[in-house]
Amino acid sequence: MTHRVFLRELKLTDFRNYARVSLPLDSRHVVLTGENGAGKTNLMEAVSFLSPGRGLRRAALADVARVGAAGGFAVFADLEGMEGDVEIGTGTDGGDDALVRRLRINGTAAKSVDELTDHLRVLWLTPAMDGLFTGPSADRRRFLDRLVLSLDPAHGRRASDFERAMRGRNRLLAEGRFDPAWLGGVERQMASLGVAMALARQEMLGLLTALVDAQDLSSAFPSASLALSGFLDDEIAAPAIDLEDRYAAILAEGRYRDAAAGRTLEGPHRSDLLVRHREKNMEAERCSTGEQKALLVGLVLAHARLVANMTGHAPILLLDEIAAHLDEGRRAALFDRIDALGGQAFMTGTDKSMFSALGDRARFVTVSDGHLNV
Ligand SMILES: Nc1ncnc2c1ncn2[C@@H]1O[C@H](COP(=O)(O)OP(=O)(O)OP(=O)(O)O)[C@@H](O)[C@H]1O
Repeated sequence: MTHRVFLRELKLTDFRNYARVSLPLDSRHVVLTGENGAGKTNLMEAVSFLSPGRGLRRAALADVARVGAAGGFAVFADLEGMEGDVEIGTGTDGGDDALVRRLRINGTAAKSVDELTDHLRVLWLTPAMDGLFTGPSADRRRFLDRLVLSLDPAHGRRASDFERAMRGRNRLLAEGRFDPAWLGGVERQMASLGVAMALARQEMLGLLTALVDAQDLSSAFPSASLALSGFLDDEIAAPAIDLEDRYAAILAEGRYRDAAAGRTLEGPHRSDLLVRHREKNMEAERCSTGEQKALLVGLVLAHARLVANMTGHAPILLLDEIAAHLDEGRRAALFDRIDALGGQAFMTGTDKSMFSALGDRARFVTVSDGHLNV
């Protein structure tokens, strides 16, 4: 590990319920406390905009600008990044450009939001993810894809290209255009992209599993066994070219069935992430609420460790309402684990005493109605 990546200053303009605030920081963790609706999650969301994508709320950009503000919003951060000092500014302009996210790195317009990953990685865990194991498989796919994306920025492009090709195939089938040459071409494209997606997901699970294997299993956070199901399950270890042929054949055989269903029934868009509580040998969805939370925290921490190992720098962690479901022992264990990671973590809660075990390892900030009290 070369040096700690941390935010030195964060400035927000017309971001959610903040008109204009500036938060000076140092390399310590940051604990944000305040009443419900004060703006704690909003501040974390602002930090999440220092990574590619739609941030931790997956919000539409138009919803982010402060209600009543004339223009767009801005998030500005001065940080000790992976390549040293860097200034990042992102946000939207008002009017017709309210839906375009702008990004400047050291004052120069960036070509792509992916450039952010040269400077920092941001990972988060929010209460919206609490139902991950019991909710729809689409949420687990998105979760897994986000893990993949954090180490392999090309994964996003693969997934969107696959979606586009699949929509093309669905359209051809809906219009009854069973021209084998045309359909075959689209299906070949889907096969190559779809198999690449499945292999990237599989690789991420392999890396995480190796990490979990190497960890202390007596830790406060249970280890998970992870598996993918629903797409090329038994065949996935075969060479990629064979998998592509197999998937292309599945698609060709399924044309009439898929035309009747109105969608493509087999593919990486149908796979699911299966999570089991290792020690209990039980499906995560059958575990208690607290156990599920602990499993999820364990997964996010393992992922953070993986990112730290692969990039040489610990990611910035955003842990929203993290203390809520954890008992005192687990909270203390969590603080020790994030310390051991060696990065900066932002944590929120309504009750400051939940974080007292952090002592002077953290900077405590009180949030009240869009104002910050450091
Ligand atoms: N675009 C916006 N403009 C102005 N205010 C907004 C905007 N979007 C959200 N808000 C306000 O921000 C507040 C919510 O802030 P936030 O979610 O950060 O609260 P919190 O401190 O995390 O609260 P809780 O403890 O309830 O989770 C709400 O009062 C909401 O109405």
